[in-house]
Amino acid sequence: MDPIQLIAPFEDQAKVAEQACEKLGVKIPIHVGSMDEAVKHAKRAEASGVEVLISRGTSAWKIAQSGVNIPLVEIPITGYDLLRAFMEARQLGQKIGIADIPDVLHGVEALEEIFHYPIEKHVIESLEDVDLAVHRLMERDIEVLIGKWVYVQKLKETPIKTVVLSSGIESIIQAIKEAKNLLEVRRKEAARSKQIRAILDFIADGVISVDEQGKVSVCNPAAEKILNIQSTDIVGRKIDDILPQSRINQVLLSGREELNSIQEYNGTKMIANRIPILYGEKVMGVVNTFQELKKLQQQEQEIRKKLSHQGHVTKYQLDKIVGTSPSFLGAMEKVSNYAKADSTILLSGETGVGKEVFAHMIHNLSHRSKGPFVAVNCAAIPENLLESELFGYVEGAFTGAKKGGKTGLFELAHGGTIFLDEIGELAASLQARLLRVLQEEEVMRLGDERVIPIDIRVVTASNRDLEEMVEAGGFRADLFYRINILHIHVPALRERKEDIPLLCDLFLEELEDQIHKKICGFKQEAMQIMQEYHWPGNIRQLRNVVERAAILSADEWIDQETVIEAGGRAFQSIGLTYRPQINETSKLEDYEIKHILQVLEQVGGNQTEAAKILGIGRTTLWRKLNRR
Ligand SMILES: Nc1ncnc2c1ncn2[C@@H]1O[C@H](COP(=O)(O)OP(=O)(O)OP(=O)(O)O)[C@@H](O)[C@H]1O
Repeated sequence: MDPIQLIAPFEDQAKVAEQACEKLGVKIPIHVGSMDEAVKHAKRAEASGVEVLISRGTSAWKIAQSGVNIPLVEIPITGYDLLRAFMEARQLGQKIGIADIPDVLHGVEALEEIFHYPIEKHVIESLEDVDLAVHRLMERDIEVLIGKWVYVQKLKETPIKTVVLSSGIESIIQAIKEAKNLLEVRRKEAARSKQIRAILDFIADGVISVDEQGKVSVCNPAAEKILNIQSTDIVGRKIDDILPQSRINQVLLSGREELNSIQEYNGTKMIANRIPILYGEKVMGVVNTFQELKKLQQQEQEIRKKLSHQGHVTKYQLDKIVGTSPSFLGAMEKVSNYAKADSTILLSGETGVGKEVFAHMIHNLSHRSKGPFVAVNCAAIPENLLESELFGYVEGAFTGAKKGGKTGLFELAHGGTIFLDEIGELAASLQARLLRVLQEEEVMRLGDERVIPIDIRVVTASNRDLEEMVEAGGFRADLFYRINILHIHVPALRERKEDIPLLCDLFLEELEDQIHKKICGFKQEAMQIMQEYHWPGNIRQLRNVVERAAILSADEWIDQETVIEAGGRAFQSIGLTYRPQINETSKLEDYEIKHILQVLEQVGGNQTEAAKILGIGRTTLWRKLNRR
């Protein structure tokens, strides 16, 4: 289908139009028809999808009034056209009259001035005036009438001569060019509005916009769904009659945007933005976008979940946590009981006993195990940094704040567990903020006014006596009660020495790949020293000693000497006081060992000296000591 068509009121005009097309090198279908005939052509063109029509004069008027909804370019009457008609009319008679629309008659005035030649004029305001106009001009005894083709037809039976005011080729060329521009602009506009429509149709946000009178101009499918309304029911109606609580009218009046405001509709909470459309100072309308709060929270949760897979996950496997001592098993029982609940848990115990390991276990055994696990050591991060790490911030919150802001660790833990280690080290100001987070279950980023609801389980740990700190005024009592709803004491290693062999085996196994060496275990005497030691650094210290001993050991079985060397000075005194159990049934061997020990005592534990006195080598001395 040709997108542009031309309707000429009479044959001659159609011929000129053909010449114009030829000159421009374009192909435009040309129909001939005046007035009602022209309207028929226009309607047919509309039905077949024509995008721009070109017509002229009264036919163009008729088409415009007929309700045909295609843009129409009118072929103008130019000064040349008027001049041509005037010159022709002068050949035909003296008294010339013209009837046309005001614009054309302005041109006639210019002609009169240039040629000092009066012309009878009659203004035509509407099509109904045509008969009257012709009649009036006849009353003025004109000899020649210049007029549109339809007027001229009316004088066919009279002695008055006529000249048809037609458009010349240049006017038609001008109209064709204009039609082509219009087509291009309209196509671009159609593509743009299709794009905008697609955005509006597929965007998850509800969008309602109003014009400067507060009448709804757009209501997208998401808005229909969220508000349970039909756009056809509301477009064109005043927003205040439909959503009086929306504050759109207020923004229309003030011209000031309102962002992230919470609004309720039919019991559903929504986050809304209302943005005025400004043209200079004038408010031309308002765009209101909104989202259901619940959906927004779900999306945030999804994002947080994704982030949680980028590092905030538990690192301990449950089978790598060992212990069979009653005190360890007692604490473990509490872990499995408490994990199911959602209450805060305080883990107490000396440094290195495995509090963090317990926190991981609590998370893994809870219904939050698929969510993130975020561990924060409150003592390791300076106070001012800790605040922004925990709560996050918005762009520009302080000098040096990252562009785009930063998500806080509380937010990152949403749907999971946050482990606050060394909670006793938390500064007073942060203790207050933490208490608020626990009570309100929401956080506010630094520099922001927006409250972000969070769903987290808080597990804290401390190796300091928090109760004592509360009494001394170093820790808030209300916070202490809030974090101490459930309490698990992780026993010190010296209280569960029977777990040491198990732990040593586990660590040796873990170390194998790291040190590229196969170590089978500890000789009995070596293990006895390990169990005799009081382990102030607990499991962390034990792990370090095992690692050192494994590296130092020349044998597959770690002996007592190596353990003493690995343990350092504290272990040497144990080595000295160590007495192998003497088996009552053994005889010569028992005496031998007794004698060796006596000599060792005399020389203050110096094994080389003792070996010299006994007349044996150092290795033999150790073999005898390590013999069962
Ligand atoms: N039951 C266990 N089985 C195996 N390894 C353990 C166990 N408990 C603790 N560990 C190991 O001991 C080391 C110290 O544990 P963790 O860091 O949890 O101690 P902590 O009590 O949190 O210490 P701190 O108070 O200094 O933060 C870790 O390497 C951990 O893997």
